[in-house]
Parts: sequence; structure tokens; C-alpha cells
Amino acid sequence: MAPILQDLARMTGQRNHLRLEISVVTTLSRLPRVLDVTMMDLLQEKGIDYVLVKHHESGQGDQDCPHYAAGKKLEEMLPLAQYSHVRQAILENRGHAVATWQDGVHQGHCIWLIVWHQQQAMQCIELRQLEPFDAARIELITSVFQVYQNYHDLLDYSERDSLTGLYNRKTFDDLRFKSVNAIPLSPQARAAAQRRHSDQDQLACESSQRALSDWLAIIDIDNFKQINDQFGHLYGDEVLILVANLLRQNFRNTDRVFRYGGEEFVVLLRAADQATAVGVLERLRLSVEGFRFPQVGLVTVSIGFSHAGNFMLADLLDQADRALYYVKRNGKNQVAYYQELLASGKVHGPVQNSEVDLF
Ligand SMILES: Nc1nc2c(ncn2[C@@H]2O[C@H](COP(=O)(O)OP(=O)(O)OP(=O)(O)O)[C@@H](O)[C@H]2O)c(=O)[nH]1
Repeated sequence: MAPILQDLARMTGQRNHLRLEISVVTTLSRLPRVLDVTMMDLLQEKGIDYVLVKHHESGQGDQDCPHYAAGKKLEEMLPLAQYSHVRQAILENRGHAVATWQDGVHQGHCIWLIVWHQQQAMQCIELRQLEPFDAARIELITSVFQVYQNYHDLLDYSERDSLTGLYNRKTFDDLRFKSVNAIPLSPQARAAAQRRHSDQDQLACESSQRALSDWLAIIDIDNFKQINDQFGHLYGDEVLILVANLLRQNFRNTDRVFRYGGEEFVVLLRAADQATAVGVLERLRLSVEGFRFPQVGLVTVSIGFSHAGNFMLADLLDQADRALYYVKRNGKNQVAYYQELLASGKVHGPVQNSEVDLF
């Protein structure tokens, strides 16, 4: 089989977004004469558009190109304003943009491929080479990209909840049960996982830890049964959709929001410290409280959260749930931090069984 077909077959065999992303970067970087390929997330913070560098791979072309200034820093966040061609392509709803670049020693050409999802530009893939792009080359690159985009949409459909469009419970459980993808792995567990996995899986494992979070929060709509009983399920559903929209508005692209159950949501949040995490979650709580829901009026949420530390995802979920339960029993419409409640004796940790009870 031609190498490109093998790469495409590998790409469409992926079952999660992260591996699919790495796979398309690898596939494109293996095309002849490619210098390097970079996958970037497009995100907005405080009204400013940024690109966040997510994956980078050098191609074979860079061997013929001494002193080539490859290498972008992973996780680097750069203003989209530095990528005027990408910004213009997004404004014009285009799928790609082509331009030239210079690094002091070399001069080359660059194509950016834009990943659209539900009329929103989500990601951008940058591919660099020395030669100009002719029509056949653009067709080859955009065809590989189209396979990626189609498959990305298909994966996305199976990973999302049909009512709210957020990630569904199954997607969360996939994170839980594939511990190599879960957050966070202890150094020993990570080393063991890395020994078990191939290079590409190892890369996915490393990137997934970067891509995921430092905090886990459970957000539960207060008195939702009453809303359903008083206004009917259709209005209940509308509340779920509107709360999901507020969740999307309040969190960054790098956070992950799931509809975990009926009126319960889980967020994997990246925040530098406790004060920032509290600030983000309080802002969400206030924005739900301040929103006027048609017909229903006032809706509030209770939030419990926990710090990832060295815990596995299942433990974190249990901790955040304990904090949430505390809020539910103490007035609702508040944010509670598990580790703080534990330190002050307001909640207890899980019972440590020294004996194994099988039945
Ligand atoms: N409309 C609608 N209702 C749902 C959906 N999924 C679950 N529910 C309802 O959500 C309600 C949850 O009720 P409870 O678990 O008692 O929680 P609550 O009334 O919010 O009470 P607190 O959590 O203590 O504030 C139940 O009545 C479920 O039927 C859904 O997809 N749509």
C-alpha cells in the first residue's frame, strides 16, 4: 500500500480526537518535501483571538534545509493578529490560506488549513515547505485534510450530547476508563503507561495530560425537578440548553465541559491556582443566577470542585461530588472546594477499607 494510504487508514482508525489530531499532523508531515506541520487551537480570551500551539512535527524536507528554524513551542499562545492570512481566511469563511515566510536564512511557503465546526473556526493546521504550492500539491494536502475534517465531524457527533451539544457521559467515561488518557497520572503510572505504549500512543498520552485539566467541577442545576413539574419537560429542556450555553461562554476552549447526567455537568478546568478556579466557577454561578430564563425566570446552580493533585479521575469525581452534596444540604447556589471542606472537617474523605469485602 502507498504510504499515504497507510497513513490515511491509520488516521481513520483513531477513536478519539487527540489521537486523530496527532495522526493528521503525522500524515501531512510525511508528505514529500514538507518542512514541518503544526496544529493550533483557535481560541478567544477577553475578546482577543489567539492561537494555541498543540502539536508540532518536523517533516523529511527539513533534512535538506540546514539551519531551518523549525520548532514551535507547544502550548505557546500567540495573538491571531500575528497570523493575518488565517484571520482573513476566517473572516471570509475560507477553508485555507497560502502565504510566504522568511526566517532570516530561508524563504518558503506556507499553507494554513482551517478546521470549521458548526460555522466556527476551531483549529488551524500550518504546513511549511520551500517550494511554492502548485494546484496538484494543494489538492493533495486539502484532500488529506478533508478526510480529517469529515472524520473529526463524525467523531464529534458520537462524543456529544444531542440536546446540549456538550460532550456526553460516554466521552467522559472513555477518559475515566482509559487511564492512559486520564488526568493526572502519577509519575510511576505514567512511566508504566509509557512503557506499554508505542511512540504515537505515548505522544497522545503526553499531550492528553497537557490538554486536560488541573481541577474537576460538578455543576448541578438546583430544584430542577420542581422546574419540570411546574413548567413541563419542554421548558426543563430549554433550561438545560441555556445553562449549557452559559457553560460554553464561561469556559475556555482548553477546558472540557460534559453533560454528565440529567441536570448535572462536569468541567475539567485548567486554572493556575485555587483563587483562579474559584473565580471562574463563581463567575459561572453568578451568570446563571443573573440570567432570566424565559417563562421559568430564576435558575441557580450548585458547584462542588476538587484539585487534581495526584488523584485519578474517579477519585476526583467522588471528591467534587462530596463538595456538591455539602452545598445541596447547605442552601444551594454556592461554590464549594472539597479540599477546604475536608480540612475544616465539614466533609469526610472516603472510608479506607483495610479488609477486602467481596460479597
Ligand atoms: N426536562 C428534562 N428533565 C430531566 C432530564 N434529565 C433528567 N431530568 C429531570 O431532572 C430532575 C432531577 O431531580 P432531582 O435529582 O430530584 O434534583 P433537583 O430537583 O434538581 O434537586 P436538587 O439537586 O437537590 O436541587 C428529575 O425530575 C429528572 O426527571 C432531561 O433531559 N430533560
